[in-house]
Amino acid sequence: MTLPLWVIIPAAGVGQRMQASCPKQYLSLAGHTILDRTIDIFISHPLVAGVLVGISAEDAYWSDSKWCDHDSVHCFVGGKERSDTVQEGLRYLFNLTGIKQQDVLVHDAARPLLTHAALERIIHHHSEQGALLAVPSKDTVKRQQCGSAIVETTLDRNIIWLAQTPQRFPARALLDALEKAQAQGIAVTDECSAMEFMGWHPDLVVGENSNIKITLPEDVLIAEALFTYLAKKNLIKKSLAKAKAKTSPANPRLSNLNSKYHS
Ligand SMILES: Nc1ccn([C@@H]2O[C@H](COP(=O)(O)OP(=O)(O)OP(=O)(O)O)[C@@H](O)[C@H]2O)c(=O)n1
Ligand SMILES: C[C@](O)(CO)[C@H](O)COP(=O)(O)O
Repeated sequence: MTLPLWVIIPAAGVGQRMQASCPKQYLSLAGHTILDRTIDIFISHPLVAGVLVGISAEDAYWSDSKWCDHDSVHCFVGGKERSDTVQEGLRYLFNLTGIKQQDVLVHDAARPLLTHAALERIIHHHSEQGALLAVPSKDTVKRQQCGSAIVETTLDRNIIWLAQTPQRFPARALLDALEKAQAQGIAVTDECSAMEFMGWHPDLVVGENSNIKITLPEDVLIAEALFTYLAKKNLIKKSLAKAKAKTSPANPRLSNLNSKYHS
């Protein structure tokens, strides 16, 4: 049986590589902000218990989000690096629910094109060592010589996967791993790296090439085109779900869960 999962959405980055006038998660994608679209993917899923959104202490945009007053959406202040934001999210979750052993999903705010099918695959994938969406490399991959842009070797692409999110791990073990990696000065750019540091071997669950992380200015154009394609094929929703106020929960399952956690 799959228990409802909490989802942590790190959205506290500044989007330095995007070079926009606001953090990239607040840029528009097909009429809504990237962040609102990302939250929408999870909010009405019956196996999502709630969504925790990590925003920057300097954030000036969250209060305008369609989801800011939603019953099942909680906001917390993130940290300097993505890993700090995820750690804060896990601590917030423990305070809010007391849940520690259960799995959580972590999904970048900057990946608003996650399809329903890919979400289903990770939600229903049970593994003691955790799991992440990833795609096999389409390209020939070179490793450079240390310190110079000269090819050292070509990697065997049959064993190369590109990591995506959502990534799924037991909440307590994930926080331990992130804290330990940080304490030892190991920079981790995803949850899986922290678990690898602890000796875990998470499952690679096949993702989709369309689940891009919007990072560079041209990615916004690519995302618009992908959105049109995915929406036309009904692989992703065109309109956002109706946002309901804090007093009227989105669905009875969530309402029951929330009252259980808060009691
Ligand atoms: N301190 C941080 C840094 C990043 N993120 C989030 O982690 C996700 C993936 O990070 P990335 O794409 O690198 O976003 P930015 O850090 O904003 O981009 P850049 O590295 O170009 O500044 C994004 O949703 C971003 O908002 C976060 O929550 N807290
Ligand atoms: C988690 C991630 O999106 C997996 O591809 C990625 O590692 C985030 O890294 P970034 O350094 O924040 O771009």
